[in-house]
Amino acid sequence: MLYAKTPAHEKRRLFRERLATGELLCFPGAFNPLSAKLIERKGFDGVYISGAVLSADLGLPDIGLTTLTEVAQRAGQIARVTDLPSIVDADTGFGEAMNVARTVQTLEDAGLAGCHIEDQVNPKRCGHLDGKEVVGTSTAVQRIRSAADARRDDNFLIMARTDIRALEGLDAAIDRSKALVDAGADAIFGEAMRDLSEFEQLAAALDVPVLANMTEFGKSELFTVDQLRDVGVRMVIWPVSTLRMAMGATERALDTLLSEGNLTSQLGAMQHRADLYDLLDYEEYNSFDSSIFNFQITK
Ligand SMILES: C[C@](O)(C(=O)O)[C@H](CC(=O)O)C(=O)O
Ligand SMILES: [Mg+2]
Repeated sequence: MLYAKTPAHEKRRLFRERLATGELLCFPGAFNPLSAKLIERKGFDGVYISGAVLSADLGLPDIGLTTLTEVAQRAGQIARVTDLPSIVDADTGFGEAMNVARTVQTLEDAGLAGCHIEDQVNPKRCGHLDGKEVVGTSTAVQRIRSAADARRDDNFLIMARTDIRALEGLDAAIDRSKALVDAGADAIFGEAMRDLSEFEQLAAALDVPVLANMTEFGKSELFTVDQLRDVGVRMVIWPVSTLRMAMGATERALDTLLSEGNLTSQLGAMQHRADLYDLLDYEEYNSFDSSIFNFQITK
């Protein structure tokens, strides 16, 4: 009831333990706290909180307009309702080294299990669009070193994301990733890898877990969990998928409302009131209420 029972430091410890087993961990994106509860209910390993979704939710494109305060607040709202570890997209860290340090501490305080910080220039772009640029290795390394030094819980995962593949190719992505690991990155997010063999080569070149981004309509093919596991990927995200599905369904419902005048034909596509209440633990709130109201003071 209310919030998840597992404290943030414990979620981080358990997450690190799971990651160390070498299994592939699956993190669908949550577009709000409620969808994070559904991701947990379905048995996934963790919750991903996407910058693209956070911006879209505010009616904005994903071009670095959101602030640390907005991201930390929303990510905290999502993280606190689930016992799963939540990883948030911290874009470029909201500034350079000193800002990145503050970003990490703020996200730790918000209850996140980790974040990723990328090497794009400010203002950043979606990693699957053309026209993005990256900073030089020394700036990228400073961001990660600063992030790793700033955390107070060693289990808070600092993931370095490199966008260099689309600009300079796979070898550059491997070199950049090695430098980021040396700077303290616990995991690597190789953005916009072209095919499975690129994921395989990146994973083989590094001693830390590699993440695959299975975002739709981007530059990477949509590989299955089994395919990614076979090439040594250790974490996978579907960052925007639940929002895309929800928005697709919403659009269809609005069209039906216009054409049919009511939503009777759509009832089967809706989450039932009973399932919503179940996901929200409605029953527990009722018993809480009755235990308070029935409480008797005896003299
Ligand atoms: C992972 C990502 O950074 C995100 O914000 O979710 C985006 C996803 C997308 O725009 O599809 C990305 O840059 O890949
Ligand atoms: Mg992003």
